[in-house]
Amino acid sequence: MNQASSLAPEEGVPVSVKIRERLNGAGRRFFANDNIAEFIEPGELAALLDEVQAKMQAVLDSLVIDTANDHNTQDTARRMAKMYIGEVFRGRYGEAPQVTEFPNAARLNELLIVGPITVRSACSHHFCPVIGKLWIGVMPNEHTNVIGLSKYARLTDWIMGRPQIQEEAIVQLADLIMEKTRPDGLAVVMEASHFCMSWRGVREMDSKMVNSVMRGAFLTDATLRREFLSLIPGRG
Ligand SMILES: Nc1nc2c(ncn2[C@@H]2O[C@H](COP(=O)(O)OP(=O)(O)OP(=O)(O)O)[C@@H](O)[C@H]2O)c(=O)[nH]1
Repeated sequence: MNQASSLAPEEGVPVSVKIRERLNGAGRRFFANDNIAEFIEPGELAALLDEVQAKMQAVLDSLVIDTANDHNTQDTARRMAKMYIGEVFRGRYGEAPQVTEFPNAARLNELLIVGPITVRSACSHHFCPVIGKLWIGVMPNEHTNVIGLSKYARLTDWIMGRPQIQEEAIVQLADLIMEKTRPDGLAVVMEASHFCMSWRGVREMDSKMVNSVMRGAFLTDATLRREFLSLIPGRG
């Protein structure tokens, strides 16, 4: 029996194809800013890393870079694969952070603000860095789950660790915090520099994008909204 005929049918199929088949089978979206962790089986991330490395090497070859002899770029394909899968786009491939929720025993119903939380992301269009900060305001009610302060930063990191556009990133984050804590109101303000606008393209160095999402009480109560915005220290 030759080697090819001894392989199981799925062997030799790129792992990205297997993962995509599962996603399609489940009717799940897999846009750049979607998390796909639940469709990746144990051990497959290592295979995905090898697959991406090979494709990155092909890109470097097409860029006519002599990676065989250039000591600086010899391992660049591997580094890029590790950076995308294990670091900067970890929010696509990794599980959501564990968030311990506590009952609101003291029936807290006062405004809480956390920030600035560092934003590290990349734009979906050019994969250029998006670096900034954000502030989160929560108006709890007696049924709101209390979560540890650090969890706001962990949830932010998970959402931002994907190719994003700022408008969608902030909505994804707001949806996630609403789902975890069920507050009366939620406000998120984000301010970020987009390197696709400074390093390349229009090469505008100082402009930033600021956007906000207001939910519940922050939408209906102008006084609360003003209080939140006035309490964000040193924005800009
Ligand atoms: N709305 C929005 N636009 C973004 C964001 N990040 C980057 N962009 C912009 O998205 C656009 C990218 O699409 P194109 O216009 O097709 O790209 P391009 O031809 O390389 O454009 P230039 O950047 O103008 O050279 C650029 O204008 C970026 O500045 C974001 O978070 N939100």
